[in-house]
Amino acid sequence: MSLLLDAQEKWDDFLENKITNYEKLRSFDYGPTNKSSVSKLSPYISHRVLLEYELLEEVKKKYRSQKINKFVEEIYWRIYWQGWMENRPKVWCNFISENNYEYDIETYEKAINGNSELGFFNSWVNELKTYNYLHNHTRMWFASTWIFNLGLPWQLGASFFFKHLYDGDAASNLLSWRWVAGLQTKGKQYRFSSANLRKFSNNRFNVEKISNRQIFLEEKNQIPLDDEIYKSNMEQKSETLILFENDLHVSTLENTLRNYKSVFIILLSNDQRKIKLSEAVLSFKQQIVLEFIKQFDNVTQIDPLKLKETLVNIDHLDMIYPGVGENNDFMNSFKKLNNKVIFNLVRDQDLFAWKFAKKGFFKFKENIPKINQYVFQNY
Ligand SMILES: Cc1cc2nc3c(=O)[nH]c(=O)nc-3n(C[C@H](O)[C@H](O)[C@H](O)COP(=O)(O)OP(=O)(O)OC[C@H]3O[C@@H](n4cnc5c(N)ncnc54)[C@H](O)[C@@H]3O)c2cc1C
Repeated sequence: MSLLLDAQEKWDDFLENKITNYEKLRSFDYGPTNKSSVSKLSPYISHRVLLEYELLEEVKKKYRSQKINKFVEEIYWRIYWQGWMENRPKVWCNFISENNYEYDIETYEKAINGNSELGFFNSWVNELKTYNYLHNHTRMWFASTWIFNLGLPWQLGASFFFKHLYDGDAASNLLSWRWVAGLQTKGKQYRFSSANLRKFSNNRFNVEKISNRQIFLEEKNQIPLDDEIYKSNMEQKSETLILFENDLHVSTLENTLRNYKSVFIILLSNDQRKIKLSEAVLSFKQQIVLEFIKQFDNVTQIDPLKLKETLVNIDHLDMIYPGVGENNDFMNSFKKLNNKVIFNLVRDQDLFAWKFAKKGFFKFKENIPKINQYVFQNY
């Protein structure tokens, strides 16, 4: 099955048949084989096979009812997290460079192998490894159990998610873990009750009590605001373009890509990653990359190890900006080591929306009408 086709079919079906029940059902996780309460589009949205702004535009065209507002808001959560991370990239730098956590190794090993003393938690571990996906509510329960019951560092939990999720994404993953831990909204931790677990798992997990430890995490240092990204735009400055697997939206990149003499797409292997991904996640990424390449005649995949050799005579490059994360880190060190000038190409809609994501989501939400207006004008 083609993944690009699957993405489109899943979206069409969701838009036609499921979106109006989303608000009512979205908090329920009916189990790994029944995810009818949510869209399951995240593997595609996180690789921008489906583009947030296009989804919003299609929803707006089709529905006037208030019933779709919750879905629209969830798409905006993703945009908000991306923007928040772009405004404070130091959060990622700290995460990727820290490694001296104190924790009980046996508890950790048991947790990641699905052998902890908590049956419900073990079943989520197995579900994550088998399906490379978890429902949002289950991710919240998972992270809360990891931090407050098992007493493990949130950073290791986020890395475990990266390894196994098809939709693993620097901003949404890291910032959601921080949100559960009480770091994102200062002092506000996410803890859940057995009644909440019972109800929203549709009675699949019936435990008497959820025990938690008294754990209070604090930011070690102030996280500074950064506005470097706002110097970017989408203007072509070179004849060579680099892109990565996490921004593959064919129809909005089509015109841009055709103007370049050569376009290279890079998929990092585990050798170039600080956080190693599972085979399943790497194969998923490889498949969408191959399908994307087939749509163009000037795009080739390039082995990251051969980048230096391929670009030996090229000093100035454009890059579809892959966002804060491993891909960007890889290019930053390549650029420094090889003395290249790289121009980030960032979509106007992203730049417009991200600047409202400097504080909490509710401040951001007040600006959604403004962002909508901007996005829809430019479509
Ligand atoms: C601890 C934790 C880790 C997470 N890690 C990731 C991650 O690595 N990548 C990722 O894409 N999402 C992550 N999320 C957010 C959310 O859980 C997933 O986006 C969602 O479960 C994907 O399933 P879906 O497509 O069926 O979602 P739906 O409920 O159908 O939502 C539609 C789309 O809206 C966006 N969305 C929905 N909820 C959120 C949210 N809370 N935050 C950001 N975007 C949202 C996603 O793009 C999603 O595909 C995480 C949440 C938690 C609590």
